[in-house]
Amino acid sequence: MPPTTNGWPERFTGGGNVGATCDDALVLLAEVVAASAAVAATRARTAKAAAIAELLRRADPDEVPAVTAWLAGDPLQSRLGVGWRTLTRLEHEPAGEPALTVHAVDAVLAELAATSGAGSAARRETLLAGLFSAATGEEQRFLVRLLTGELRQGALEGVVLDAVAAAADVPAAAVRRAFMLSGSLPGTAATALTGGVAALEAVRLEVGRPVHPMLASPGSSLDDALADLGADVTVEFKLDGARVQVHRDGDDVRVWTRTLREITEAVPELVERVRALPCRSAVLDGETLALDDDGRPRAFQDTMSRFGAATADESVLLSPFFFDLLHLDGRDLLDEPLAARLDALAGLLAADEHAVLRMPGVRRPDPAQAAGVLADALAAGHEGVVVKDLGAPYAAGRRGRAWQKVKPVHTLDLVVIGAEWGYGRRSGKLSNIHLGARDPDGGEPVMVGKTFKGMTDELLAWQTRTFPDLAREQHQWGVLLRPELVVEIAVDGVQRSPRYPGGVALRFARVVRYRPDKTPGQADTIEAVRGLLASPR
Ligand SMILES: Nc1ncnc2c1ncn2[C@@H]1O[C@H](COP(=O)(O)OP(=O)(O)OP(=O)(O)O)[C@@H](O)[C@H]1O
Repeated sequence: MPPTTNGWPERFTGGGNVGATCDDALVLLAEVVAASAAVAATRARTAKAAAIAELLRRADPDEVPAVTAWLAGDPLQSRLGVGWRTLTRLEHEPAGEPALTVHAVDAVLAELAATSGAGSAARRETLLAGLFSAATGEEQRFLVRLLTGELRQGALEGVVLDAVAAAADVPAAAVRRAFMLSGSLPGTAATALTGGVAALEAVRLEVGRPVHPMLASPGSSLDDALADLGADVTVEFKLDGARVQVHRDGDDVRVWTRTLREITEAVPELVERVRALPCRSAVLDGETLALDDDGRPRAFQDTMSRFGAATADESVLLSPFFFDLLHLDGRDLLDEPLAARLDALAGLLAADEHAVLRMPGVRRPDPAQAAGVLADALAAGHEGVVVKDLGAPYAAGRRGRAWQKVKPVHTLDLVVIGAEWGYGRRSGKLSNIHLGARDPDGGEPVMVGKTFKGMTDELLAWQTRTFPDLAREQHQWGVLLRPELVVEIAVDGVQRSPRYPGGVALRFARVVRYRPDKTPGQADTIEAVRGLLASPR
């Protein structure tokens, strides 16, 4: 294919060889940029969704996956092999007129992702140069934010799903369900817009394709949770490890995290244990953590160290504790009540000679027994309990009342949005961190407080090393950060505050730990923070 004068093959732009007849039909990158700006310009969720829906109605089915992925903040390709520094340092004269099509940009991103081996750095540079010289200034800025992950706000997923429902004229619940079961936003969007409700309803759990895990909402106390859910509950230990979803199909066993990142290679001991179970196929949900010799949980960092590694670090062994079974030997259990799923799980694990572990818990306890489970969990070094409605189906991806977590300390998972240079003992260290709660409507995190409490010297050193790479603004006082890191904060409660934009401020916030297993889209919302106004401790 002949390169154009700027070294950019013609098929990558909306003009040239595309031909006049279908030219009009191609969605331009500029239209996605405009929709993204419209989404950012309003706080109203319905207006955000309407802006996206309008664009989706114009898009062809094969453009829908890229358009929806980008508006939710992600390229379609999981790894592009282009670093943040490279992208933010690109300087190319912007194009005068918007001509890049969605197809063209996606083709370049696909090529970037596929480029490896000798000469790949130079090839990537050429591809990026071509892409950025063909982009207008606004498009360049959008591309940098898309490729550096700065556009990614988990809450946008929900807005895009609403938009898909509106554009396809199908119920939002049908879109959401298909998304939770397929784990793929672009795939769900394409299904909705091409096949409608029937195609969405045909989406099923598939062994080998992870589903979004069901989540728990905070219960204010054990008594409240029991009063809310009644007697038909199970009270289980809440272990402080990492969520795992394990799929087995014959001898093939694969493992995913709660963000649906595959970690099969890093956790061979979990793979072995599930492969030894007496079944052909299964989808198990559970928590895994590292225990020390007397069975007490090791530090959370030890468990997480196994999740960051590309290959296994055999010095820290993980134990699985399964608490749900979504599929067994050809039978989907998702829509069965929890009681039936637990029976099936007990049957599967009881027959296992290798003692794969089950989450400790008591079904239908009286209040004293329930309090005993909580006391036992805490005495064994765990976080608390989860109270679960035995009649509830598995609501993939939902944080509902059917599972309620009860912990003696309030903790919030918040986004780190800035950090200040410390003074005194902390001088020269990025110390006081700015904490943001997630805006459920997809906006920027809402600042709710600051803290430097609970930080070890090691953590301060780590922040000082890591934050400059995440900085979006450098100031004399410190840095403003791209919203990428999630930190778990213990609080005594929250109070009303006119100083903070959300009207609430944390009381006695202290760092428990960073949460590399969570994305900003999974941080607690400003509503969850406001919810603590009612329950000061
Ligand atoms: N018995 C259990 N049943 C369900 N989840 C459990 C259980 N024990 C531990 N967990 C963990 O608790 C999480 C449920 O709490 P939640 O949905 O709020 O996630 P989380 O924000 O990671 O929790 P937290 O921040 O309180 O640790 C699950 O994702 C799982 O990782």
